[in-house]
Amino acid sequence: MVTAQLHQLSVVVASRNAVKINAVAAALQRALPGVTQLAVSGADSRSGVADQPFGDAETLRGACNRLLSIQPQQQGSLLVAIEGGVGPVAPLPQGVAELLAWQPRTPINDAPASQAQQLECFAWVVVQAPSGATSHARTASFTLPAAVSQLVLQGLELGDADDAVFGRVKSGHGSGTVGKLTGGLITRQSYYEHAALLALLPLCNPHLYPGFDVSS
Ligand SMILES: O=P(O)(O)OP(=O)(O)OP(=O)(O)OC[C@H]1O[C@@H](n2cnc3c(O)ncnc32)[C@H](O)[C@@H]1O
Repeated sequence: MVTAQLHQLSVVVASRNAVKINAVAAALQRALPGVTQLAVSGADSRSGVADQPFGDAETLRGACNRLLSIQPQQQGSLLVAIEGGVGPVAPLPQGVAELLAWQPRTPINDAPASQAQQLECFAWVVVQAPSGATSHARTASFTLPAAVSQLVLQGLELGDADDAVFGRVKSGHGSGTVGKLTGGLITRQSYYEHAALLALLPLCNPHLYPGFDVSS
């Protein structure tokens, strides 16, 4: 990776959630170690989508809307938005599914057939350079436990479903669902950090991604 000759960088994250702000700051510190004056702050933003986005399209739109909502006040800064989402677990291809005896429609407790699906968790990260050039990347995804999926399908946000199932408070501001399930090996912050770093790749390789040179 070739890093830009950057020493000073102002970054605004479209959220007040410390998990998101810290994930972006950690990704920048690793991706651009030459930046000695790094200012990362959070800003109020509006996603313009449901509090719990469902599917890639709505989740990515939420991240883009958050970024657009802070854009007018933050000229000259690098902008980053993260939106957490859930969606149906991708079905295995025909043929393979039978070989693995996979049961895609295993009902979650007594959920109606239309809701008999397992959900996965993921997030989208969108970055915009001061020039206006944008980049986006998705986190990895993981299957939610059936008990959590069921509550989300009933209308709860993932954070609230997680709190109810695991007996926690504001888990979305702590280690998150991924932190609980991995026993702290991957926290919500480190989970977002990887995707943030991937979304920042154009900034680290501006000679390969026109429009991302923020060193001048
Ligand atoms: O302050 P903002 O930026 O809105 O932060 P948020 O955590 O509410 O942000 P999202 O809109 O990105 O997340 C949508 C919902 O999913 C929840 N969520 C997403 N990932 C989570 C995780 O790993 N653990 C717990 N809750 C999570 C989150 O708490 C929200 O209820």
